[in-house]
Amino acid sequence: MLLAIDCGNTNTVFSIWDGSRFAATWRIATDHKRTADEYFVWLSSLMMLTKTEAQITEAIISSTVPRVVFNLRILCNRYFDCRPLVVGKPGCELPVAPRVDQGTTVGPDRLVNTVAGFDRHGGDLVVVDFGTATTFDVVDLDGAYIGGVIAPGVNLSLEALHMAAAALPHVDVTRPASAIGTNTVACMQSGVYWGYIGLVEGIVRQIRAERERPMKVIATGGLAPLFQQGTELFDSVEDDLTMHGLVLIHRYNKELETA
Ligand SMILES: Nc1ncnc2c1ncn2[C@@H]1O[C@H](COP(=O)(O)OP(=O)(O)O)[C@@H](O)[C@H]1O
Ligand SMILES: CC(C)(COP(=O)(O)O)[C@@H](O)C(=O)NCCC(=O)O
Ligand SMILES: [K+]
Repeated sequence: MLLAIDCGNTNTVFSIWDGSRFAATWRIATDHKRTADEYFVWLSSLMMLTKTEAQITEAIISSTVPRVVFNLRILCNRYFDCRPLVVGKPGCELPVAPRVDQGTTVGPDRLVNTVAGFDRHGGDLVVVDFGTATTFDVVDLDGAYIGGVIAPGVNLSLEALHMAAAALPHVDVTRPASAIGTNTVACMQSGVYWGYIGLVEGIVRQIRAERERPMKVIATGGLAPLFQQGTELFDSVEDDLTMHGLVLIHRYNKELETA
């Protein structure tokens, strides 16, 4: 079975792919200090507690945090006796190469989202990922990542308000009942929620205008369902998009190996 690991700046998600479906998906806070042994204790406890029978023989990693890859590689080598594919690193091929400025390193999560989005929807696509940062990945007709947008993440924006202004508390993002807030928390939530709706709609409008063609918009990431409630923009919201992309990239590399 395949262990697919999607490490973002906030959370790291582990999924077990049994060849036809995800047998389990577990999430842990990203921490570069976590050792391979710690990951294994956590993973094997969850497997036992949820009675997940899995013989992991292969692994693939996408990580937006370079430092964590070291210990994730050790986890795969030591406990699953395999060498993981690492997206963006030598030995891990993509079906279609990105077309960006020379020397640019595209976030592996964005490459993976591109592959997954293209597989499900074809080209001329925008993938919006509400992660630590909010990213927009533009996928060309042939499935190439051709660039996009990086905006500050939703929680990051709220945190920045709290950090910079003495009288602003820490608040969680939610969809406020109205745009006009009648207390501090409601005002902040409105600013971030409706501000973000405006940001996403405005950026997609601009991308479509630059491309001069219709483009589907797919949303993913922890906060995507919340923002779907405030806009008609998304053709679909898919929380398993990155995991789906990891499975596809793994399969693609296996096929190359045996070809
Ligand atoms: N269901 C949820 N409700 C509220 N916040 C969430 C939820 N899931 C994730 N988040 C928050 O959304 C942000 C992005 O999370 P995530 O998609 O896991 O980011 P990353 O992939 O960058 O690690 C984080 O700040 C996280 O705490
Ligand atoms: C933009 C990101 C920080 C988003 O990461 P995430 O929010 O998923 O943790 C990540 O994709 C990244 O580090 N990108 C490198 C620069 C680029 O993609 O152009
Ligand atoms: K992500």
